[in-house]
Amino acid sequence: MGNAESGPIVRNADKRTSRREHRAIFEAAAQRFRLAPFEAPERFTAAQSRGVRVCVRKRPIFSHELEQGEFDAVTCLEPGRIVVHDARMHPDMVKLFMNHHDFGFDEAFGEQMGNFEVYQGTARQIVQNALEGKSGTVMMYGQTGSGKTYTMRSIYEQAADEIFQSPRSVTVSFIELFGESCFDMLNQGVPCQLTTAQDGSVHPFPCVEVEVQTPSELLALIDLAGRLRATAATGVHDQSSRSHALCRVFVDSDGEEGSLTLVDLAGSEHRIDNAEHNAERRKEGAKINASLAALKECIRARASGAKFIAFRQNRLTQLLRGCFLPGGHHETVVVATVSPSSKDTEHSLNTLRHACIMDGQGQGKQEKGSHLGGGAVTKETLGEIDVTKIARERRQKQKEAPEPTAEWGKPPSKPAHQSKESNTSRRAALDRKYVRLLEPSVAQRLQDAREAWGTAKQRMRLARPPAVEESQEPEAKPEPRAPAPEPAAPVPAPANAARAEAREVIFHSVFQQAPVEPQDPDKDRAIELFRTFLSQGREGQNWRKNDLRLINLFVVPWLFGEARIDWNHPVLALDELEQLVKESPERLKLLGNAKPSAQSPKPAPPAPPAPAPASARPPLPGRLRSPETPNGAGTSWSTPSNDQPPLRRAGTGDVRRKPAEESPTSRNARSASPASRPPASHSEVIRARREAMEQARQEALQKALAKKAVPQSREEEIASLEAQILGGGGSSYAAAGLKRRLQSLKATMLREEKLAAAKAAAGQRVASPVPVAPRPRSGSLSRPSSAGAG
Ligand SMILES: Nc1ncnc2c1ncn2[C@@H]1O[C@H](COP(=O)(O)OP(=O)(O)OP(=O)(O)O)[C@@H](O)[C@H]1O
Repeated sequence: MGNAESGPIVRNADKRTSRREHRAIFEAAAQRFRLAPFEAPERFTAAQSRGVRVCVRKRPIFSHELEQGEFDAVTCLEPGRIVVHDARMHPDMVKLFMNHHDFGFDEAFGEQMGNFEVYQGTARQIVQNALEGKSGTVMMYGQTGSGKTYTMRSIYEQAADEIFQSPRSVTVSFIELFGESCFDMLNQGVPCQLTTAQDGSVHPFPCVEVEVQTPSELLALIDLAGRLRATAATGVHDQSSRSHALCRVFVDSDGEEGSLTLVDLAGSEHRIDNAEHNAERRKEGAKINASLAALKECIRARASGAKFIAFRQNRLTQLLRGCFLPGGHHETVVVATVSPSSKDTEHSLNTLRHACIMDGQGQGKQEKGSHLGGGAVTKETLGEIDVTKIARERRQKQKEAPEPTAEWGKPPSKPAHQSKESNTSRRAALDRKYVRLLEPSVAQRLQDAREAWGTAKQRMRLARPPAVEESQEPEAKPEPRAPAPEPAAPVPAPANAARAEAREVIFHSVFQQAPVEPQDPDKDRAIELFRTFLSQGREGQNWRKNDLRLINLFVVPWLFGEARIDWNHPVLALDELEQLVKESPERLKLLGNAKPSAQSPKPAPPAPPAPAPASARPPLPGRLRSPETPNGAGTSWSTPSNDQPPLRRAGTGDVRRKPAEESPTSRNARSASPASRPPASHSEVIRARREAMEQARQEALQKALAKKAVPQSREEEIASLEAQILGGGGSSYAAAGLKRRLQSLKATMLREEKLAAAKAAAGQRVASPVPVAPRPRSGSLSRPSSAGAG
């Protein structure tokens, strides 16, 4: 294969090189097509029922790409037609031809189309739906460097303007998915957990969600989060997004919550582009591609009307579950971005083929071979090149070229992008820098949200009833592919009030005092697990994260109010649970009222004991508590109203003020004296957890070391090893290990003996460090022949 870089004409050049070498011929063919396009192949028409709108956008070709010898290999023709001109050379390296790949989508935006047109044709409908209390998703998909972030940025701006055309209650959260981890970008990029709600949807919880009042506030927070996003220099461009960014905007409209999810996916990668990447970048790339594959598969399954959609296989698909639900309650638009550069032809084809799959246009595989199919291909032959002439020119060029200077001995220079560092390690500093630039009122709201342990709205979402209720109330849905209607004033639907009421009931049952909803198997299971814990202790069973998560979600809030256990770390969680039970045994009486659904068939839940007024409750055990108000009353954990003071995590306060006397390792000390406990921010709690884990690790290590340090002389060890070898038993591997250890001990002894003898011979009196006892000789193990020298 030839070199992909430009240089003298070579035989057996790769595709990219031959495209550059014969650029004039290929470019002329593409130009001819633009002037007189072939007739469009039969378009895919059954678009109405698929529920996913797929649009494409081509970015302009950059001048540096033209200077490098590339040409524009993509043509957008309305309506929704996009053609990729794949310039090829026959294997005989003489004949040239061009495959014109013709694709049809809902919209195809060429380079001449501005951000306004793109917004109108893609996101506007979804934004309108959100304003009417529905939910929708816009996602950017495509090769790295093809314009996803550029397009998404313009959508943020235009959506912000549209949302605030009339005054509304709007909140925003911004998370990043990096591999399998989720990070809260409005909270310095700290990790956050994903929690499954009652209706099966998955939400980050607790997660910073900030109220915004103007478009500029919304954009400022999105900007802050975007700056912290994991970017790295790649082979394609310097600030490539290495993570998926999910911006969620929640809009209140007449008691119904609409949501708008804007997803800027990480760029898909090609082997050629990551050829110079280090191991870390390649691993990132593999994870990115895996999550994109999972996403495509789910969208394809939805588009093809599959009954089962495997959305649990990846964090990304879990978070975007709404997009795959049948029934059209959640509208989704995918914008596939493509680069026009001839060097990216394979990438662009790949993106468009995958977009076809997402659009439900067939199953993807070509009839012959394992490559993805999609699009209609028209082959155009472009004649033959004059090999003799080219060879002559090449020789001439080589003659004229200056002698290459000797570069021997110099290490090959590192690709520029490898020396650039990822920004993930600098997040806290970046956050401090950019928070300072925010308006004081927004900064204050952000700070308050960071100190709260989730919001009442987030708890409401987690307690949202399953979709059965929705299916009983079929709503008139707009046609998925209909042009964007004029914004209509939202009419409060009578169903909304009923739904809100149902949510309220469930919210109280989960987060306030009611013991269980009899029909919920999760709650039953949580209570059952907790009973096992009480009766058999931590050894009662092998505790899995999910068991502890259920206890954390259903039992702990009910019995212990504001306390939470760290279910992500089972050992810590069990410690915390033990502590909670030990400190408040009287609260376990409430458990007597809870009956599993099998025993209490109908929703006549036993009247839960009225919760004691917050001020009368005993102080909460555990490290997570509500902050004490000056008069001693704790803030209610489960207050759903927004008028209430923000819900706070245990002992949270102003994170910027870290009291000097606080010891970071004082988790236990804190729980021992809650009143004197200083405020702790989210990051401090995480740090304290890490320290507790580290301490536990150290203790375990000390224990293990103490066990190992059994005093045993070398002779005793040799005797014991010989006895074990003679005794047989154990595997052959174990026996080989014993023999090796025995040989090494004997060899050491021999060395020491020789040394002592040599010193004695030299007339020195050397006290042997280890008293040398007569060595027991084993019949089975012969000594090395040199042993006789001792
Ligand atoms: N339609 C467009 N018009 C003008 N410039 C564009 C357009 N699309 C993208 N660009 C420019 O191309 C470059 C790469 O775009 P962008 O960062 O949006 O790519 P990306 O697909 O998000 O890449 P990655 O996935 O690696 O983050 C940027 O400099 C951007 O300004």
